[in-house]
Amino acid sequence: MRVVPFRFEENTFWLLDQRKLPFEEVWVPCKSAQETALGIKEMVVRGAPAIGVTAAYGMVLAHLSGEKPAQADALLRQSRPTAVNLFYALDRMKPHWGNLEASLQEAKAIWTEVEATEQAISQHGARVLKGQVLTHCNTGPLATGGFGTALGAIIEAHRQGRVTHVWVDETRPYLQGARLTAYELQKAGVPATLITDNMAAYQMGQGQVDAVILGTDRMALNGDFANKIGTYGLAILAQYHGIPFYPALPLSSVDPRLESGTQIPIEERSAREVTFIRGQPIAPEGFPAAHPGFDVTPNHLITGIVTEKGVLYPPFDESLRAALGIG
Ligand SMILES: CSC[C@H]1O[C@H](OP(=O)(O)O)[C@H](O)[C@@H]1O
Repeated sequence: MRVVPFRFEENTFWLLDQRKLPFEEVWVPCKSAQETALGIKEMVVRGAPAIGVTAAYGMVLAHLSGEKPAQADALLRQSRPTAVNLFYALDRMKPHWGNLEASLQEAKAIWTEVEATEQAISQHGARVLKGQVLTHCNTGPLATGGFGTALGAIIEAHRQGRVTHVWVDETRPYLQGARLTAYELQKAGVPATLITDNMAAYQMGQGQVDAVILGTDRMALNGDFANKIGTYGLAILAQYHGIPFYPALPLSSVDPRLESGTQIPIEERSAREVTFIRGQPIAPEGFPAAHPGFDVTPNHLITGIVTEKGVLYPPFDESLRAALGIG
């Protein structure tokens, strides 16, 4: 059964509070762009495509709540910096400022496209997966509002009998893997085992990993990409062990303004998300903690890029441009 992270009802955009999953299913109402921006910033909803859909409906709510579109747009753009889907969605909403009905139709289109592209991503991705697969963070329906990207491919590959087992990185510090990917794979009936992030190398060394597939928050035109912190290390481990390594993404997650990943903004989140787990301290009070939310993986560590137009192979600056239809 597919989990849906949000719904639009009675002029309210309801967010399934992902901070409380898998232990409680709590819905948070958003009635304005301001409330929506806060929901994104505080990761009530998270995941690159899901953030884009949510921002689009935030602009619909701006029209319903009487907020000025320009101010609503600015608030939403400031909510989180790395996932390009948020900016892609807001750019698509801009021509409809002042027109509620057109804004609603565009937001619905953005959500519908997420579902359509992810069916294709899942099919293309399933073809390159087999045996035991390792994944990082959460890239299922909770992260997208559709079928998922990397996790969509994993679930489809299991349905086809290709994937037999999944290693789920817990993904410190926010634990998207332990809390959300485990929750989604359990609902999907896919055999999986939770590991701490520092166990990935061991499992690879034991020959227990046949492929790595994970998500993308922003990709440059040469294939360098930003994803959840820990991705870069997994890419190096996969290359060392000769294991295929695949980022999965809709082409709307490619930033055509960027020639390489050096310019991708990396979100810094609060140290408290590192020094506390579910409100309990795990370090001396006030001890400093770093919390870059993402890292950038260079294109030479990628085996293939799983998109709705197929799996792209090097040279990525050519195959990505061809897939995007740009020179
Ligand atoms: C389907 S891409 C999901 C992508 O977003 C996650 O980040 P966050 O949970 O902080 O929004 C992570 O990077 C995933 O790969």
